[in-house]
Amino acid sequence: MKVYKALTIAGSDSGGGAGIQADLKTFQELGAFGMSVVTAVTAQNTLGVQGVYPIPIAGITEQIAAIGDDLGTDALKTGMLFSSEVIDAVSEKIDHYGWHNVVVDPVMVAKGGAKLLQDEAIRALIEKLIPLATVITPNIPEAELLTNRDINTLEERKEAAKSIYNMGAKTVVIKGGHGNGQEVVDLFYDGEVFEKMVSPRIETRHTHGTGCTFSAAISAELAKGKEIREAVMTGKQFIRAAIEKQLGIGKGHGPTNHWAYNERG
Ligand SMILES: Nc1ncnc2c1ncn2[C@@H]1O[C@H](COP(=O)(O)OP(=O)(O)OP(=O)(O)O)[C@@H](O)[C@H]1O
Ligand SMILES: Cc1ncc(CO)c(N)n1
Repeated sequence: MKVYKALTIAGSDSGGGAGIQADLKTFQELGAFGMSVVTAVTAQNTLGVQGVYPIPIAGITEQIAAIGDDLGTDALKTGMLFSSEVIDAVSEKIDHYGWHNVVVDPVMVAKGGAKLLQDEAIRALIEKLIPLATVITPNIPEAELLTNRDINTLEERKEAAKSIYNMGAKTVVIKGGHGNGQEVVDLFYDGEVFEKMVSPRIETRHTHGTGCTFSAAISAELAKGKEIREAVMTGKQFIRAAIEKQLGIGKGHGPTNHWAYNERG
């Protein structure tokens, strides 16, 4: 049996809906062997983030080396990286091991407003990590911070996608979960064509970890050798099912349902 390996370099969410926990559940459901590098531990649940405890840089680089020197990986995603020092170290290691199929989810702020990336780290993201990205998946506020401009119209979103593409990412997907209207539009751009990936907006407050799950699904598909566009389409189907059949747990913004895509829950 061919084993497809996928790695997540991200923060831990004790509540299990986002971060490392969401990524590993998604990898498992999509048939990839999941591995993880924890960059920070968060005390977090459906009500918000109560604490952030960054892992020292050596602890992060040793975890990456443990994987790079032994198992290797077919794809990886990055999530919460927290500081420019972590971004520098992670980018250097990705380069060192020559890892391909890199999905960058430029996590900046949790839905409740807690900071998951320090302001000054945006520069490191642009200079070090984005040039290594096969796919980058900013939401609209993240795309605004990366490009330093407001995004209100589709035209402005296209301009932002071009500008992020010009920072060195091979493919840009600007997610539309934060918009409003009947439809959710994710804008896909590969340097040649723009494609609007449209799905009905599901009315729910249970959207904790949607971005993590979406980028993890793309990574699992890339690990299995799927083309980028196809991987993104599957990511969208995976997150749609997970939101539609949300679990209804927790007192606040609940997690999505990682079993739903395979119709197991
Ligand atoms: N209400 C919704 N209905 C349908 N699809 C949604 C909804 N909200 C988000 N999505 C989809 O989920 C994916 C993630 O988008 P979103 O913009 O929510 O990411 P995010 O803000 O990075 O998430 P988070 O930071 O909470 O993990 C996208 O593919 C988006 O289309
Ligand atoms: C650990 C972690 N990573 C990412 C997000 C963004 O949803 C979150 N809330 N927590």
